[in-house]
Amino acid sequence: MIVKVCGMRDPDNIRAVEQIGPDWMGFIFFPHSCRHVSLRPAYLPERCKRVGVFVNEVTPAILQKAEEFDLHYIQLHGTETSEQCLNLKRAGLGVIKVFPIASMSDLKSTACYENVCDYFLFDTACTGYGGSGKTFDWQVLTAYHGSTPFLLSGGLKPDSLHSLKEFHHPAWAGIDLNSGFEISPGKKDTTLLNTFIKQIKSNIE
Ligand SMILES: O=C(O)c1ccccc1NCC(=O)[C@H](O)[C@H](O)COP(=O)(O)O
Repeated sequence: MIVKVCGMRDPDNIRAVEQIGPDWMGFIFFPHSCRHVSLRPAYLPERCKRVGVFVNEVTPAILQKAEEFDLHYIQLHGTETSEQCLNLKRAGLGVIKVFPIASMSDLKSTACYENVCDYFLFDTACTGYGGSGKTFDWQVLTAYHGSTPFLLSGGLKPDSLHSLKEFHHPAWAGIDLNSGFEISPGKKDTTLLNTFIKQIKSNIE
């Protein structure tokens, strides 16, 4: 089970969260997010894969951030095309395409991104682009029959453990944690994360 902690920017908090052992850490490069990171923090995680989160950004700007932050994966939250995903893959980056989900019909658009993305991320449909703190009906994902593995996202919080243990899908690869574990935007509660990640790692493969 891949555990991603998203929306990090404070160097001490990055270091403390890294010690807990998430697999991936996300940095948000969308200027309108309250978790936006503009400058490279004084410390970047070495033991987690570094994920850059973008919304409708042009490829050269993404590649520049990828170099500056030494990113492993690019997570795309906007209306990015499959061609852009392919270009990023050809540049040697892993690609995660995000799909906002409200109903089964929202899964139809995944088809043209098969084979050009390493992962999909299914997030709650909201008026913004992410970090809504709201969950969606995971039952909708029974209609996903693609072969690209996905991360489950949107409104996960400490008491989501029970629901996650009940959730099953052959392509389910991980979870994405964000506002449900925050002290303030961009800063995570390490006590809550520590307990939750330990429980997840010992209960779900
Ligand atoms: O978190 C943001 O502010 C954000 C803004 C714009 C695009 C993406 C954003 N977050 C990226 C994520 O992957 C979040 O973890 C995901 O949307 C779930 O967030 P939450 O509902 O707070 O758990």
